[in-house]
Amino acid sequence: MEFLLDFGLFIVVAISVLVYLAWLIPKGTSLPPGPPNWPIVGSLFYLSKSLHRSMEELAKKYGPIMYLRLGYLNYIVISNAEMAFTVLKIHDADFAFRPLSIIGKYVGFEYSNIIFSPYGDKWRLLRKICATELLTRAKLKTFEPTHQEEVACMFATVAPALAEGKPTNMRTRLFDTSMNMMTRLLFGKRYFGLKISNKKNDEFKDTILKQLAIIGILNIGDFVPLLRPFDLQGIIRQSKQLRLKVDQIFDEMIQDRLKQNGLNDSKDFLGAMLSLPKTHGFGDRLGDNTIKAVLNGVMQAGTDTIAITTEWALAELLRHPQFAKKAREELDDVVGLERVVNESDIPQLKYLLAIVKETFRLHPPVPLLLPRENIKGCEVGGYHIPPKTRLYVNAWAIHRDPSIYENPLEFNPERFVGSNVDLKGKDFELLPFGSGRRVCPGFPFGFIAVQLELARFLHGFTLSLPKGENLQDMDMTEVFSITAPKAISLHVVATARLSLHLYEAPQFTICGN
Ligand code: HEM
Repeated sequence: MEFLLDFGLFIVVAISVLVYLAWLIPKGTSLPPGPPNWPIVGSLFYLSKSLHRSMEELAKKYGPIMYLRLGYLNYIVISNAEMAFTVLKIHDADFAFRPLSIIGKYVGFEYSNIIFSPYGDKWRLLRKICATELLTRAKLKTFEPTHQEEVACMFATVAPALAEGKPTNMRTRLFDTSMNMMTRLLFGKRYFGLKISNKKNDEFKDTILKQLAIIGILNIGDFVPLLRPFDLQGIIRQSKQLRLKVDQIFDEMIQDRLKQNGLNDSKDFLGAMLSLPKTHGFGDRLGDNTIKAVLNGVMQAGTDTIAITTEWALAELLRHPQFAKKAREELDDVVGLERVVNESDIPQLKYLLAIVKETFRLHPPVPLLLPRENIKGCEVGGYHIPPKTRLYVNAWAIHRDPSIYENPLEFNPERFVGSNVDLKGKDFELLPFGSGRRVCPGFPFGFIAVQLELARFLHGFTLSLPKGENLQDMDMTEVFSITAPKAISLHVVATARLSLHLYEAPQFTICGN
């Protein structure tokens, strides 16, 4: 009897949930086409872990603007350049919001992090701080020697393996280099590399990596709010733990800086933020939570994107030595063999530029850009888009569109030789940095970093695979977790092309070797 009562109650609750969800599904509107929509889960079963690939497949059937329902959330997915222009240019202001999320709440310091911040005054202020204190042309120019020093440090760490003919794990080297570049830009200090690695620094790196992993997970609690309290994937628990760690790491940095320098040191970004005048209604200075959120957000956004792209470029060039050969010829022509490549050489390296564009095309590090949201309903491409619809722009699919790119699955930098298509977000067939109001503000930094690292490697080394591995079997698949790194990290054996003294870091101690 008791069992029957429980069962009856279960049926009543289940029916109520279904009716509630059916009521939430927009009616009487012309939504874009999309896959079937099942009760509670919506179209969830049509998606795989490789969200970008499954959305690309679905778009082949349902078209360049596609509607998906996941739980109680509406999504549209854009999969060609024309529709990307429509949403990111014509409807830029409509879709300038970011959806609220658990990770944005906790590790985004209640959405104070630029990446997660809703469109509005706070976001405008955060972008302004970045534009005036972090990523100005003048600051990046001053940062040039530091940038070069870091790449030289990477060389110095590869050098011992080079002498012994041992394979080097490029993922680790590139990631540590990106981390150091970002930490030097933000805090004027390097944290990663041989001998300077310690438990605390490793925890810092681990915290950034864990945040990146968790940002990419589709949270069932976001789709079905009734399930949120159960935290089935442990996302709330992990986000809270990460927030504690992030708080601890950045609190310590802020306190150390305040003790050392007072508020007037503005050499690096932390110093600049601590010294910002009493404007913007933030009291004596910017609140600690805002500072921590900005620092954490820039670390999240700037670190693995650069490393992922350089790793993909090196992997493709190993598989296509004819393009590597051409790039080296250009480098030898422009730079010679008596010195290393510097940032000032980059504008002359046109073939290298074509390789970098082709890498961003075939392996966009953020394949779906970052999700956006509209607050008010709008019409896009003749369809009604309800308010609070989440937007994914599938750069991955756009970059592989056969109507734009011949043999789109082939890595072929020649397609960009002499091409004016750029990456700043005005050419909608190539969008690795996004476009519109929420375009990546780190573009100048990220773009030059990838070019410089790649140029140094091509110029400095001949690369081959470790013994026993062959190019035909090389795994070129990616894993998706907001960013899309190579699934298996690249290990290479490097052989020197230049005199050995050029592989020593200029100030050896700074590398912590
Ligand atoms: C290869 C390097 C990089 C790539 C491919 C990349 C890509 C992206 C993409 C696709 C977005 C989302 C744009 C959109 O929603 O339309 C983004 C946002 C962002 N990126 Fe980057 N990024 C890179 C490097 C950097 C660097 C070095 C920094 C900082 C120094 C940075 C800071 C940011 C920030 C703060 C946002 C959020 C902007 C906002 O929401 O207003 N990124 N990035």
